[in-house]
Amino acid sequence: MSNKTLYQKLVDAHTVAVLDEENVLLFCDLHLMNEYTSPQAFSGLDGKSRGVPVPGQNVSVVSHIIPTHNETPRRIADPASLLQARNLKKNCTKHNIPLFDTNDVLQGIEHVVSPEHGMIRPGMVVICGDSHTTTYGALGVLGFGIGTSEVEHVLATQTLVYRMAKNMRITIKGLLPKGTTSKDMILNIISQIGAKGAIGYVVEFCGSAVDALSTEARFTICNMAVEAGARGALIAPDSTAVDYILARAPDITGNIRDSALKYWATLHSDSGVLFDQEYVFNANDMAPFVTWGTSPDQAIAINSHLPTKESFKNPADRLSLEQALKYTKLTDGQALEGTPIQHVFIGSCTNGRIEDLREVVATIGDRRVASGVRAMVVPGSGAVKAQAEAEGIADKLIAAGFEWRKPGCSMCLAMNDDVLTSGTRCASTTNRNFEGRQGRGAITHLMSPAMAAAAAVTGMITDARKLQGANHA
Ligand SMILES: CC(C)[C@H](C(=O)O)[C@@H](O)C(=O)O
Ligand code: SF4
Repeated sequence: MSNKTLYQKLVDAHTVAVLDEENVLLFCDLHLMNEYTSPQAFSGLDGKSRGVPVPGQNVSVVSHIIPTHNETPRRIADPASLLQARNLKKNCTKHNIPLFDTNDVLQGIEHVVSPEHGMIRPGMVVICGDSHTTTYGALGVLGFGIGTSEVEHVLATQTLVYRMAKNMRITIKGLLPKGTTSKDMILNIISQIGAKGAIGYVVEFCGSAVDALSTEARFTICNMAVEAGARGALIAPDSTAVDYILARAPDITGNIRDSALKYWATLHSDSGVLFDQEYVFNANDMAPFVTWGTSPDQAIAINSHLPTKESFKNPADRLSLEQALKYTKLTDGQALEGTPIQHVFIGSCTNGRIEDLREVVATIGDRRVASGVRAMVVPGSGAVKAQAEAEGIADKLIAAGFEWRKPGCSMCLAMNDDVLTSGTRCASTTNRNFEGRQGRGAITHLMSPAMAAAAAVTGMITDARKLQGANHA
């Protein structure tokens, strides 16, 4: 038997038929859907009078368009968004597909809801009409986003025509220094390999710095791998991942547990296997990272300076620097630290989990949101919200002047009413900083929850480690 990467093992285990040299027909264990990318797929099915043969292997979550204000019940005011939510409900009811609906207490962002209920297990193929499906790689799962026409194909057959990707391995040696998180790690990596650096690849992350991370911190890394263009992200499941699953999947007991553990132990790249591309980083050198531009790879360590025009030899690179800085209203060569912000957004499928919120509270200590700053916390799911309330996190945030809101994608992409006005500068725990992402003309700085918390209480981009050090003193 030849040596295989984890990626090859997962593809082989799900290949129903080899179609040609590049494509296979892949069986999908779980298909997630949202209100945004599913309507045409259901219409397509209806038009062909087709059904959904295995509805139980599909799950839907209202994620993107949902309002996050604190009214109960939640009402979607925008007619187009309301129609999307209603259509999702109608289609799921018709086809017996489980749905986390608008007023379900467990509703949230699809990528936060599904793992927390034990639906995502090592060795699975999980797909969704959403690019951040790569998140599940943190549990040794091949997760990736698909287009609407593919959503229809999966609904009808539970399979997908899949073009094989290449294998990349990113090893992160050492250990993250105190006050530096997995968000900083992935921003650092993307800044080095580029926003196109992983196009065509499934990236396996490994090394001592990854081993030391919690599952939630690993989700953040795999979530953002797509911002480097990756078609998937993987971390071989270890005891951290197994403990995470077993705590959330009460059905895995007895013989099933034994055989699951045995199978999961095979889910790693074989020693000596060759990757098409390899990178090695050292976490010891990493620091909190913040984006300065309009692409996730335009990021620097908080204690360094923006690149200068002269540092780019290539005219195209120089032009993209100039264009980004024109939009973000910054100057080349300047420091980011001390830049005033008017808004803070803490949430999203990248950093809207309970550990993220704990980090926010630990960073702010007894401080209050700075005057003139609006700071919103939008938990990733109803379960995260309930837990944060039970732990007293919500009360602390509210007392400090943060808005404590209901779950959803919210200002990560501003598809609901959480939209920034032009010129507003936002410290955000999300994953994309494209022009207009959080509102036309709004400026996004991607960073970790601790860094966003530090920005909230100081009113400017601040090295969170300075605050954390003071809290511990
Ligand atoms: C709306 C959806 C298709 C989109 C995605 O695919 O990622 C969104 O979730 C995003 O983060 O931009
Ligand atoms: S939280 Fe943001 S990145 Fe995640 S699914 Fe929603 S819009 Fe996409």
